[in-house]
Amino acid sequence: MATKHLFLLPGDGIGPEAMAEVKKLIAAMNEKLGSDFATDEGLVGGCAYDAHGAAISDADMAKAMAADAVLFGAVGGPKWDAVPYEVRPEAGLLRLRKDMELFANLRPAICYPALAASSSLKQEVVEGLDILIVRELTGGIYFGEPKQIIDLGNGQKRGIDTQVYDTFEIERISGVAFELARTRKNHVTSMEKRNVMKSGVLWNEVVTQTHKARYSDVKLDHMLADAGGMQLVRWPKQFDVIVTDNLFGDMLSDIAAMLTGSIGMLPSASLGAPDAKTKKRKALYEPVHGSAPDIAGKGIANPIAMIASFAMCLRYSFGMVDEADRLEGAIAAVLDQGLRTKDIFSPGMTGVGTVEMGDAIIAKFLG
Ligand SMILES: NC(=O)C1=CN([C@@H]2O[C@H](COP(=O)(O)OP(=O)(O)OC[C@H]3O[C@@H](n4cnc5c(N)ncnc54)[C@H](O)[C@@H]3O)[C@@H](O)[C@H]2O)C=CC1
Ligand SMILES: CC(C)CC(=O)C(=O)O
Ligand SMILES: [Mg+2]
Repeated sequence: MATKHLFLLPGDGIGPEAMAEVKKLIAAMNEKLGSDFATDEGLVGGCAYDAHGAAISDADMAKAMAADAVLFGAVGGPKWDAVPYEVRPEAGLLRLRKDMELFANLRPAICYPALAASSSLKQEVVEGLDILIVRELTGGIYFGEPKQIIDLGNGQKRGIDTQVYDTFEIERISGVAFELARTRKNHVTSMEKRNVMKSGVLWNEVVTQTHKARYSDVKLDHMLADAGGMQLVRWPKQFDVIVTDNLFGDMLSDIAAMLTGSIGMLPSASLGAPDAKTKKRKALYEPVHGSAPDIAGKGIANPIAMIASFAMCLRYSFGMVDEADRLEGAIAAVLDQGLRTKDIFSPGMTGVGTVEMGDAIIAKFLG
């Protein structure tokens, strides 16, 4: 069995607290299940800026490129509010996504049965929810040029970001969405704003063509992204797979987080294209949440998004489907037992901290 090389980037705020639970899990899998994970660890975000003056060093970037998979915690925080824009903590994550060409960001929003009553939405709206947001991750307004603030010389400034999408980018992300839909309920909803954006017109055209050419067996709907946000909170169970651009995907997945009870529940996988020879994909797994400065250091962060991101790593990078299923099952079982971190707590449940939640999931997973 070949050693599986994981590169860990815990980052800032609650990132290291959540990652500590995954580190325990990896050690337990090596010790108790005979898994062969080798881990190395680097700095990203504000902590990397403090150490090297950059949001990720070239050496750590090279390690991320060489690893079988990267596990990422979270970056950012008020401590770095004043650092230059180019080296702000978030730039480290954006560089990882761009340089590793991780164009496909899979963000599943699943409402565990035990949490159906904890959502801010009515129980019947979220009960049994299982949707997947497929977000384009290396294009759009996050990366388009020009991106600048210019001085207009009349006491005014102009801030510019540019939304850019080429045909191949829309084609490949919609292909991922259609392929995944075939393994689920066979239904894709594409979201853009073709009523006001040229890139939205192209997005709609290319998704339609890709569907017609290769995926006509999959049901396809189109929805304007603002209406999509509304429908996500009105009746989210109408969706199966949502495919959308970088910015809309970022916002819609934060909205979807609340359908599951908390943003502390949402994992994600960021995948590249399969290598032509080895068929291996570059991959990074990270929770959808940020560094949560308001609760960092208190031991109360929910580690489930990070642990579930590792389950996605087992599934997508290593084909360890059985282990991934069992880990997700362990999360559900611990929630069924009534264990709750503060973000998902409700009366009558057992309040626990980050470490207790991690320990309980690991114990359940190991059986
Ligand atoms: N992937 C990443 O590293 C991301 C980083 N950020 C950065 O994180 C920093 C904070 O951003 P915010 O907008 O506050 O978003 P956030 O996701 O960090 O926090 C939003 C709210 O959710 C809560 N929360 C988040 N994760 C939680 C968890 N695991 N358990 C319990 N509660 C949790 C926080 O306490 C906060 O009240 C910023 O610097 C931002 O740029 C934001 C999003 C993603
Ligand atoms: C670069 C990140 C901080 C942007 C974000 O919020 C996300 O990707 O979820
Ligand atoms: Mg976000």
